[in-house]
Amino acid sequence: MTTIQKIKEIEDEMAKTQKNKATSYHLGQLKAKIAKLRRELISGPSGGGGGGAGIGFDVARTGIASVGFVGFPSVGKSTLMSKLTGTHSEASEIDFTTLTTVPGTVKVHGAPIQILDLPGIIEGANDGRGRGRQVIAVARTCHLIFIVLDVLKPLGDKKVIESELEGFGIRLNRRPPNITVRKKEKGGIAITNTVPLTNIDHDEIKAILSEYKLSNCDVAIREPGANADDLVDVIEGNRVYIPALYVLNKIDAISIEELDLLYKIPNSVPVSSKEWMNVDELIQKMWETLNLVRVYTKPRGLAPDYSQPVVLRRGKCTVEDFCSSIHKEIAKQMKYAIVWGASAKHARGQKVGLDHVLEDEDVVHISKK
Ligand SMILES: Nc1nc2c(ncn2[C@@H]2O[C@H](COP(=O)(O)OP(=O)(O)OP(=O)(O)O)[C@@H](O)[C@H]2O)c(=O)[nH]1
Ligand SMILES: [K+]
Ligand SMILES: [Mg+2]
Repeated sequence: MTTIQKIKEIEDEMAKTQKNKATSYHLGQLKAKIAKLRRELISGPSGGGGGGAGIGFDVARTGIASVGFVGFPSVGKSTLMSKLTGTHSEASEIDFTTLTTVPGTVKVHGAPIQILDLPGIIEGANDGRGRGRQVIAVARTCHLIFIVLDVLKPLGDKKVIESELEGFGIRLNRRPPNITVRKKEKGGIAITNTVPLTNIDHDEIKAILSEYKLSNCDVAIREPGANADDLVDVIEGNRVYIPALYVLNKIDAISIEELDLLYKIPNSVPVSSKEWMNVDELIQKMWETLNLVRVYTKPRGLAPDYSQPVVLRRGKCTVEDFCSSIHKEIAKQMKYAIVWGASAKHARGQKVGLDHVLEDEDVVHISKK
């Protein structure tokens, strides 16, 4: 039996099993078994080793962040990418027009952002159908995923794409669950929770731990509504948490009334790539979701240079990161920095060191030794 068939068999068994007190141990075991099989798929020969992308599909990363386009064939990914970036990516009414990753760049508020147009995927993509696994492996390495949907059939497609990405260890618009599993030498299993356990019980937790041969460990659950999948995610550990925007394309083909309904999909932006409708809102949402930090340099005795921000990513935006992104020697030469803006304590500027965390639109002067 292939891995896919094994997964299918367990999924069928789970679908037949009613969830209740008597079955929760068994269901926990099955969940963990599926996760272990899926791991084989992710790290398998054409899966590209979890983080990396399939051969021929990854491209050199440029810019401060990359955005990957994922969607069914012919939803308009290449049309959108070409118009956004000015880089030509072949578009046509024929499915699977795009055969590999096509990179382009769009500059937003002075920040170069890499856009990756990808081949279309279909149901079963992460099981190796078509080039799906290579496509999803590239998506795994992006800072933001655009799930591009055709407005004429958005909901069904949305579900399929989400489950393909989920199956490959990608978690969309979520943060890692607040659960810790600490292994120890002896003492058996101790479960503590700071929130009520509404979607998982002790039997299920024990079944999952046993499936992973974790017989001595402390489990602490602090995530409201945590379930078996969350626990499995924490134990597996190779999950990636990526924001996603749902791009509802081809709105030129529907009525205003139909459009009103579509706005109810969270994190969605309706656009027409072909007619360039509402693409500005998409760019703005992209910018907000990427959550980048622009820092302006102020040379001694001169006004800040607002034309060329140094762009950093949230979580990697200390004064030291700022220095390194200009030149690797600068941090060593720095005596102190003066910061103006949201991260500074006072309006007249604050003297700070290398570990100071900067905010969007701060102004920084580096004083050298
Ligand atoms: N009406 C309408 N048609 C569009 C729009 N965007 C793209 N199309 C058309 O949809 C078809 C598919 O566009 P592509 O850009 O090739 O789609 P794709 O998602 O890149 O397709 P694959 O690379 O094959 O996966 C083309 O005929 C486009 O002209 C749009 O906003 N409105
Ligand atoms: K196409
Ligand atoms: Mg295309």
